[in-house]
Amino acid sequence: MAAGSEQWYSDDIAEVVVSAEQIKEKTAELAKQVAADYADRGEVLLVGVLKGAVMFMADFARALEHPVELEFMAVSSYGARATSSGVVRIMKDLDRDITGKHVIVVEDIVDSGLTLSWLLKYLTSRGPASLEVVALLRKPDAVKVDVPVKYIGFDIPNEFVVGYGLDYAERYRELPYVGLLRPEVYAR
Ligand SMILES: O=P(O)(O)OC[C@H]1O[C@H](OP(=O)(O)OP(=O)(O)O)[C@H](O)[C@@H]1O
Ligand code: HPA
Ligand SMILES: [Mg+2]
Repeated sequence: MAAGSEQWYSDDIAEVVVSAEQIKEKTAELAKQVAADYADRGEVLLVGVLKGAVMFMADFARALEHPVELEFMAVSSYGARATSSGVVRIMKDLDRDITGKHVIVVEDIVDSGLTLSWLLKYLTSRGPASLEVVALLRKPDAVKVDVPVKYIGFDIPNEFVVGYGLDYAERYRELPYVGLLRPEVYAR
């Protein structure tokens, strides 16, 4: 029987796109790759993009066998809608200077790429020593702006997904997997 959030939401999810087990395995794999690449670079500053990246940030930081500092930014381009408005608003800025730091942006998903494209320009202007991105999910067929993402977990179909940090109107973030939302749910 389904437990916890899965029980609440089971009628709203059409199918599981990436399972909790797959997320765990991939997170360990990405962490290993990043730790190897940054082995000679000292401390890394992870910048998590709230709110969507919160689950991935927590799991990725713990899987990474390398010292990190954690920072968060909150930007919003989706609001309560299922498509990007294209307008990125800063809801919460960095708390401190990132000049000379090795920065890795942690994102849950690259969809149109608009959020990340804007964010990378913004962070570059702050003078980090290096800047890369790790994203758990990417929708290759939805990309409107090409953004250089060095570390990618899964390429997924161009459909609206929820879970593991991803929401629809602030719901479903706590699901342990990434699932396809039934289109009827948008109509409610
Ligand atoms: O590539 P894009 O089309 O720009 O979409 C990706 C962004 O959209 C979502 O954030 P959202 O604006 O929904 O805020 P949230 O993380 O608080 O849900 C997601 O978490 C990414 O940050
Ligand atoms: O497919 C998605 N689901 C939830 N939030 C999102 N933000 C961009 N794409 C998505
Ligand atoms: Mg959202």
